[in-house]
Amino acid sequence: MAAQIYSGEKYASRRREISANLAKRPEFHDSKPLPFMTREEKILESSRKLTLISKHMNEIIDPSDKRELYHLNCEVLGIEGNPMALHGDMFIPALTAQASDEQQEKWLSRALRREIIGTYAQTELGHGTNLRKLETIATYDVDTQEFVLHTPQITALKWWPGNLGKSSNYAVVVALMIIKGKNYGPQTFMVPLRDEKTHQPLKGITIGDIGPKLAYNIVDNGFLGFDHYRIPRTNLLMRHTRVEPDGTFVKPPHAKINYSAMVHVRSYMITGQAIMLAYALTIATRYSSVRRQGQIDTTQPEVKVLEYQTQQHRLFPSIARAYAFVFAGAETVRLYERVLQEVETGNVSLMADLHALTSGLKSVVTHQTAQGIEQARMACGGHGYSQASYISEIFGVAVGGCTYEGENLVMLQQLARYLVKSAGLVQAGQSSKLGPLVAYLGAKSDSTSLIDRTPTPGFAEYVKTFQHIARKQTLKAAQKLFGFMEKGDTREVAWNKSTVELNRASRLHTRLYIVEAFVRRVEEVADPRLKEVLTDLLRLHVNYELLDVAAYALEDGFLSSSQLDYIREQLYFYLAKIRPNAVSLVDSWEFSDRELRSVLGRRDGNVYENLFAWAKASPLNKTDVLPSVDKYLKPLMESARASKL
Ligand SMILES: CCCCCCCCCCCCCCCCC/C=C/C(=O)SCCNC(=O)CCNC(=O)[C@H](O)C(C)(C)COP(=O)(O)OP(=O)(O)OC[C@H]1O[C@@H](n2cnc3c(N)ncnc32)[C@H](O)[C@@H]1OP(=O)(O)O
Ligand SMILES: Cc1cc2nc3c(=O)[nH]c(=O)nc-3n(C[C@H](O)[C@H](O)[C@H](O)COP(=O)(O)OP(=O)(O)OC[C@H]3O[C@@H](n4cnc5c(N)ncnc54)[C@H](O)[C@@H]3O)c2cc1C
Repeated sequence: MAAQIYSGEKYASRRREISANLAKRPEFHDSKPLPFMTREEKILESSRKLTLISKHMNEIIDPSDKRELYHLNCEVLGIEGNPMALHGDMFIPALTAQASDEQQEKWLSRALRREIIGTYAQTELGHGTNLRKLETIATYDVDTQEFVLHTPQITALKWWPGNLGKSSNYAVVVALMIIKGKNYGPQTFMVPLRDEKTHQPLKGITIGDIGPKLAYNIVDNGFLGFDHYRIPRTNLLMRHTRVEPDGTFVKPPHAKINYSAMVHVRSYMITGQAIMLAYALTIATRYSSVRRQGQIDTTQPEVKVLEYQTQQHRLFPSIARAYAFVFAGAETVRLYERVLQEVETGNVSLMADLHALTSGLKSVVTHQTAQGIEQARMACGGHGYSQASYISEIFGVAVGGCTYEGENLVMLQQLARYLVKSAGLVQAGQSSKLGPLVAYLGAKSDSTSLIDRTPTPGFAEYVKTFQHIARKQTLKAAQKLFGFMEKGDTREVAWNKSTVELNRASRLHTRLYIVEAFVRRVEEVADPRLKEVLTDLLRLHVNYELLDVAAYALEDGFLSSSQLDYIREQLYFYLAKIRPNAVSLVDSWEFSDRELRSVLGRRDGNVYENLFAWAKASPLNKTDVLPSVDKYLKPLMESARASKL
């Protein structure tokens, strides 16, 4: 099963080898539980381990393999980030996609050797979403052939870039490019920030950390201001866009090619989110198979809480989602890599499809992941609330994905633009022009679903029902938009009056895609034992998801209320059928205890012994009497006693 999850036996077994290698190297392990450390201690600890990784990486992994590096980082550094997180996640991808060969020779090679540390500085105090209104300006000075970076007011300060605050000495900075008074929109520049020897900020740079956050606190998200700071013309990233010495602007082959680092993260983060969801579910499912509370048969001992249908309903649909997301994530990464290669040859035709797909997936997957993690936490009762479970940290890190790389409700609208265009083609009788991801919009719906009438409920009927729902909502939302425009609203005003419905269409389209990706993967599985278990999980998935969106199919009679009952019964059937495999389904992700960092979710299942040992190790228990008691509580009680006398 691990080979299914990790798209092949080769990587699944490499993960095992890497974990086994690390198990023998205590210097790579957390020196104490992360929840017992201050932020400063965590950053120090993470930097220590990062240095070890840099020194010994070649002995443990093939550093050119992204997946091996990712696993090494998960084991050693963990999810709370590290001082070079953005270096790998965005700085290197931005240089790879946007720097010219000559620039790559100069900077990318140094970045890969870790001679310099970089980040991606785009968001500002006043603007994150609306990139066209960023306020940092890069004005071209023809005389000196330099760009002058400037922060004209406080809202123009860069704000949020990860590892900008304290760690990075370079950044890919996004600024509005002005040449001879003309605004050429957001462009990307390679900018030195700190002296390479002293790490002191360079003259003209104001820089620092933005303070603690909900989670992800090992990362020093930062602020950055420029005071008429000069960089050479050749620091504009020039793989696709160019500015000649005389200020002539050479347009890129696609207007949004500069957004590639964001598309990179959106493509990869689907897998990252699936893994975080699987972390939380591993912890909650293992714990639920140890925790006994209450009885189902009063003549029998207390049961494991995993026997309760409510607990199964709380956890198993999310287990199915984690599988669905990791399968969809693998497809997305393949598409991204293909588009990256095609862009190299000047073919930008798939950029819009990739952008639409990743915008929708990023939004739906992060939202459902956060919901699933929070349910996993609650499924652990009181112990889920303790940091010993580590689920609160997993939630805090994962939920950040709802905001970063484009706020979810905004990114759903990007997909909606694509869907509306497609709906326009359908309306104009040009369905043959629809791309493969939206071809179903042009198909004709059956009048009712046959979900309960096919002898062995196959997935085709479910897919058809999801298609019906997504098609109906897309055409309806587009119609609403067109209707407002026909009545005289501008497109922007009409759009704003239709966005709740448009975003619903985007979610339904994306959920259909996820179901289809799950079906595609299960169809490929050759081993009959695995196929059976994955088919059960897929059946649970389609029934749970369909029930969640059934209102759309009920309102036009596509589904009847008796079909709804059928779907519910199928759901309950598969909850019970999956129960014996539940622990194996989470164990198949093969997370080591070191990677999980959860006292509650350890493989040995010795929950109570482990919790007691953890509590005793808490910093507060180092002494029996805290200074706060000596200083305040004892005098308080003493004065209360004295006043009584
Ligand atoms: C297999 C490997 C195993 C390992 C895997 C595991 C890896 C896990 C890794 C996980 C990594 C996690 C990293 C965490 C780090 C977090 C760091 C966070 C960083 C950041 O947040 S960086 C800042 C991100 N900021 C944003 O995302 C801003 C959001 N805003 C925008 O993107 C844009 O402003 C916009 C898209 C909303 C609007 O842009 P704009 O105004 O310019 O455009 P319009 O709305 O007018 O649209 C015009 C047309 O352009 C198209 N468009 C827009 N963007 C793109 C694009 N990127 N590509 C193609 N086309 C694009 C629109 O669709 C419009 O087209 P139309 O035809 O006119 O409709
Ligand atoms: C953990 C974390 C790490 C980050 N790392 C980086 C980084 O490394 N580099 C970097 O540059 N940035 C980074 N960011 C910033 C991040 O990319 C932005 O916060 C994000 O893009 C959202 O933009 P915003 O904060 O301006 O939100 P806003 O756009 O101000 O959103 C506020 C609200 O307004 C709504 N809204 C905004 N515009 C519209 C619209 N057009 N239509 C409808 N509703 C709208 C949103 O839906 C939301 O409800 C990070 C953020 C986080 C949380």
